[in-house]
Amino acid sequence: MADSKTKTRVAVAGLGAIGTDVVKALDQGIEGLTLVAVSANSPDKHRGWVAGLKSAPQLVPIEQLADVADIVVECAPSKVVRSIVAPVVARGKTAVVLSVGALLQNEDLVDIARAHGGQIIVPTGALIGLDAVTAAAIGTIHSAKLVTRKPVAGLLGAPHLVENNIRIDDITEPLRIFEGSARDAAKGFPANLNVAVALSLAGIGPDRTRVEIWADPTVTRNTHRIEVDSDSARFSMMIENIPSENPKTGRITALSVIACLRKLRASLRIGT
Ligand SMILES: NC(=O)C1=CN([C@@H]2O[C@H](COP(=O)(O)OP(=O)(O)OC[C@H]3O[C@@H](n4cnc5c(N)ncnc54)[C@H](O)[C@@H]3O)[C@@H](O)[C@H]2O)C=CC1
Ligand SMILES: O=C([O-])CC(=O)C(=O)O
Repeated sequence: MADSKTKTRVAVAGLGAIGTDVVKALDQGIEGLTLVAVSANSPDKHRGWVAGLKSAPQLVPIEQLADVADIVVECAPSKVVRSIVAPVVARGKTAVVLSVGALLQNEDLVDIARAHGGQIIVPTGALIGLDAVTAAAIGTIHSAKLVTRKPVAGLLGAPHLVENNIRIDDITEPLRIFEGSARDAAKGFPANLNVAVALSLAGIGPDRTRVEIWADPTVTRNTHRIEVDSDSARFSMMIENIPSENPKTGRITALSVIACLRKLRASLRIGT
């Protein structure tokens, strides 16, 4: 096991549904990693909880995370992604990005990472099968589609619903509320369709990846089905996520980040 001098320093930005679980896992110990800092929107609210962690991370503003960590895990709202990720990749470090939709409005972050030897990692998150999609994309993917069904509570307040005056509060049957490209899905549902953007970045891009979104009062889980047709394989997969304390976010998302962090320095690494 590496000693503290050779451990990779990790920071977590955002202490909500995902960030809190990721911090707990890092605090309990992940091979080769050490938790050095966290950021919260209301630091005073979290000071006591952070002080109780055995790794004793610093509580600092997002702009300072790149100074103290080698890897910064973004678990914050999409509007602050740029402030978190840009300083990290500009210093040749690694950013793990959860608010994947924001990458479409900030495509130059990838250029900044490339220019400085940094890296942006997008975990599979709430989705399934990105290992197969990235493998198929080495060949030719003919089509990729995502069909998302969410309970009403997981969709309320989405800009697409507000702008188009679509009411879903009292629906009694499944209602298709969006059909279009992953790019447009990310604009209309920024807190819901990170998975669409992740699928598109793994495969054939945000304009060719098709998305359907259903508000479904008959489901209790955030359900995502992907359908891919390529010159190496045809596959369809579905995941039914149990919502976390944030109804927009599946519980498995934080676990996916923890699995991703474990893989960074693990002696045995499974999957692409
Ligand atoms: N890639 C994927 O598969 C998934 C991505 N997500 C995305 O991940 C992100 C985090 O999701 P959740 O943890 O569920 O959200 P959340 O709303 O539970 O937590 C976000 C936290 O960030 C904090 N925050 C806001 N501004 C901040 C600032 N300037 N500095 C530090 N902290 C700040 C908030 O106070 C809140 O505690 C969201 O953008 C969400 O859309 C969510 C689920 C799946
Ligand atoms: O299903 C989830 O947990 C969240 C989701 O759709 C997303 O953020 O893309």
